[in-house]
Amino acid sequence: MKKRPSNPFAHAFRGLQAAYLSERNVKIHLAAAALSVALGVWLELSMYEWLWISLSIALVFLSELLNTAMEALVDMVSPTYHPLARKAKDTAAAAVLVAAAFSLLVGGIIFIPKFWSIFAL
Ligand SMILES: Nc1ncnc2c1ncn2[C@@H]1O[C@H](COP(=O)(O)OP(=O)(O)OP(=O)(O)O)[C@@H](O)[C@H]1O
Repeated sequence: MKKRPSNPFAHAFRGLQAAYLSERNVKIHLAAAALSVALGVWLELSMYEWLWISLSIALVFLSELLNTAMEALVDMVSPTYHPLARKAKDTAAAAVLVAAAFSLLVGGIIFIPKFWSIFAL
């Protein structure tokens, strides 16, 4: 019997849905991304500012999705304590931290001077 070709988009959307449903951090990142986009629209960011904000949002989601994948894999191969499982999970979590720190830096560089000029008058 001929196998039906699988739809890679369907798999990817299932992954997005699984990460959204299982990870509290994904919801927090989504809220932070929505807030920065709303602020960006309100403050009429330039094209380059939008590019930096988009890169930050993408990096945070990429790292969080890879972290979620890593957690699932580690839980499957090492359900009991193992130092290498700990190393894998901690390192994946560190990747999310680096991306979040980068996005805070970008947000600070872009938004703080704009808020300063609005509220310091
Ligand atoms: N099998 C394991 N062996 C060793 N250490 C583990 C193991 N599972 C988890 N840990 C340690 O516990 C920490 C938290 O693991 P957990 O699976 O709860 O991830 P989490 O970051 O809390 O996930 P979530 O994003 O779901 O909150 C890991 O970063 C790691 O240090």
